[in-house]
Amino acid sequence: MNYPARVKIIDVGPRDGLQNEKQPVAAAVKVELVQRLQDAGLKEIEVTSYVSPKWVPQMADAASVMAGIDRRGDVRYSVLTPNMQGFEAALAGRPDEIVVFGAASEAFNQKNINCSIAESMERFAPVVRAALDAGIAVRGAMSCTVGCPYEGEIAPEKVGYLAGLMKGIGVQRVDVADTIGVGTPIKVQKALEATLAHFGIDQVSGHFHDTYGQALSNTLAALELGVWNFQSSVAGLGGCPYAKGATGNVATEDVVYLLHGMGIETGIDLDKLIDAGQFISQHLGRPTQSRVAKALLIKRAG
Ligand SMILES: CC(C)(COP(=O)([O-])OP(=O)([O-])OC[C@H]1O[C@@H](n2cnc3c(N)ncnc32)[C@H](O)[C@@H]1OP(=O)([O-])[O-])[C@@H](O)C(=O)NCCC(=O)NCCSC(=O)C[C@@](C)(O)CC(=O)[O-]
Repeated sequence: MNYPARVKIIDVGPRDGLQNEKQPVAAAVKVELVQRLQDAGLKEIEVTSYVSPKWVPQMADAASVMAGIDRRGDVRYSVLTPNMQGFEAALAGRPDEIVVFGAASEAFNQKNINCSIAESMERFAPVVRAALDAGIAVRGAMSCTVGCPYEGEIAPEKVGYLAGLMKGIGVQRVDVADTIGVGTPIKVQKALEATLAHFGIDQVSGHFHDTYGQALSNTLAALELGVWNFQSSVAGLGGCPYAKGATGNVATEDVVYLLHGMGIETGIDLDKLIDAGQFISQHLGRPTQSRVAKALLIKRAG
């Protein structure tokens, strides 16, 4: 099997990981988390989202977080913008990339962003145009590409349909998300293949939640197809506010351990990443969800 020699990881912990926290996390803590992630070698970080504070109160400090980070030229900072209102608010923070986000499931799309898939494309299209005109890159996140909390199993055709719509409005690359972590390798490969009918291999990333403990297997399945971009959350933070019971993203530490063990380069320092995970886990007052971090912390303690 020929696996990619190098993988790029987008850590989505500051956004996807923290958005569901009930207690407010101070902007300064989020800023320090971003700092620690870039110190660990992450070159792409999903920082925050410009969404309604009534829907996702934890992201209400998006502007302060973006203003507070110590930016590096070699790091790409992305933010979620579901509509023109979010995009216009995001501009002051100078994101390198904006993310529009839809779902392969009609019901989830409605719950998450309060409109149908077709309506979401009408909202996204001007956002995508404005971003590209401003020299900002555009990613499309596709939720529920394997299963949906409301509709159950999702057919790959629905994923292909959404990917085609994203491509049609000018989105440059897309995330294939298993939002509720129900996917298994063959199903995930089918969702990825349906997406690859519209986007090149360099433009497709895997975004796997670990609710059923399948995320690393699904990562391997994606690597087998040649996918080399992945999203994960430091310390396995997260859960989606509109997917009850869904746990966090696969932990970045676990993905890095898998990749390094396979001889795949990431540019990430696992020890520093574990420290970043400890920083945020201690702040949240609960242990890391990363199995690798737990094991290596015990080893460190001697
Ligand atoms: C999309 C909307 C805004 C539509 O919400 P809406 O109610 O349909 O919007 P609206 O245009 O009718 O406006 C209603 C109110 O929202 C305000 N509003 C409108 N837009 C914005 C904005 N951008 N920023 C701030 N405020 C906004 C607007 O100003 C107004 O305020 P009011 O007059 O009532 O005070 C809403 O449904 C929303 O914010 N949803 C939250 C979606 C979200 O953040 N979900 C979690 C992220 S997606 C995810 O986690 C999945 C992913 C990406 O990780 C991949 C995976 O694993 O699946």
